[in-house]
Amino acid sequence: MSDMRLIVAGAGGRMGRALIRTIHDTPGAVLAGALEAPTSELLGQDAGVLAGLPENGIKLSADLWTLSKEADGILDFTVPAATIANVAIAAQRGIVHVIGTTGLSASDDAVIKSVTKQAIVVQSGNMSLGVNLLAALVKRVAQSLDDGFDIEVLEMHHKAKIDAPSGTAFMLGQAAADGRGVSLDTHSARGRDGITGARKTGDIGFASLRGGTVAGEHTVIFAGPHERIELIHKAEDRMIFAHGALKAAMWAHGKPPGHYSMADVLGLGEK
Ligand SMILES: NC(=O)C1=CN([C@@H]2O[C@H](COP(=O)(O)OP(=O)(O)OC[C@H]3O[C@@H](n4cnc5c(N)ncnc54)[C@H](OP(=O)(O)O)[C@@H]3O)[C@@H](O)[C@H]2O)C=CC1
Ligand SMILES: O=C(O)C1=N[C@H](C(=O)O)C[C@H](O)C1
Repeated sequence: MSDMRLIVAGAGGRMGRALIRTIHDTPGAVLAGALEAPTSELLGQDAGVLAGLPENGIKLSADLWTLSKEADGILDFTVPAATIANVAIAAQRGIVHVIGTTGLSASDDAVIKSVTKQAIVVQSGNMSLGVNLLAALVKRVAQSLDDGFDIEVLEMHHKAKIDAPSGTAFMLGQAAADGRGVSLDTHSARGRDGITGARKTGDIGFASLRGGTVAGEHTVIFAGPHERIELIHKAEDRMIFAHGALKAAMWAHGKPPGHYSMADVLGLGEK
């Protein structure tokens, strides 16, 4: 198969630059375009230079329709409004759309699902191997314990992160809810502050910390009577997410339309 031609959306962002470096280092992948916001001061700059690589002649552009004419996929780590705009174009072009953007609303997710009859989407709040394995472990532990064990999801990220709780925290909360056989929508407790009353039995709690340069840390706590189990993942470098995203794109290349997860990519699905 010829090289997979990939567009990086949010090319000037933290993940965008990591993705450009990862594509540069990966045989079988080639950077076909670099997308940025129409308001970005980086438009016209060289994507290679921005990512700390030699000049590669790919200039940052805000025109996905034109860029995607010569592409096989788009790696999208941006903001919800941009991702939703990109979904329609990727679907029309029939190219792979890897979505890492978090902070999407339920209606954003419905839009994404609605295009997957004709679009090839891989979406995950966390593209790392470790977190996807952790999610499988959380589900397994939640299946084994009853609601005498209180489940809390704690996350910490760098101070520039704009959404909370993290996409990963929701993913882990969902895994816990699946393990328990309950709906996360009706069994979650978020943003405790003030006289909250006692903890409701069966709730899955979320708490977020922000500071410094933390790439991403997640702890799922199962707190029972006189004992506690904690499952922890610590991302030491955001390159783990970039490697996962590129793996997802190359895995999805040539797959039938559908809505895929990193568990599909990594073969961690139900056995
Ligand atoms: N699923 C996963 O594994 C991971 C997900 N993420 C998620 O990815 C997202 C991005 O994270 P991060 O890179 O740290 O954030 P950044 O803010 O560093 O990057 C986002 C980039 O998207 C750009 N952007 C905004 N609007 C558009 C648009 N319309 N078209 C193209 N680009 C646009 C921003 O430009 P400007 O600054 O000019 O607005 C910015 O350069 C977040 O939602 C984060 O949670 C992050 C890491 C891993
Ligand atoms: O914004 C980040 O940085 C990250 N976002 C994702 C999330 O919201 O979970 C994944 C990772 O934790 C880093």
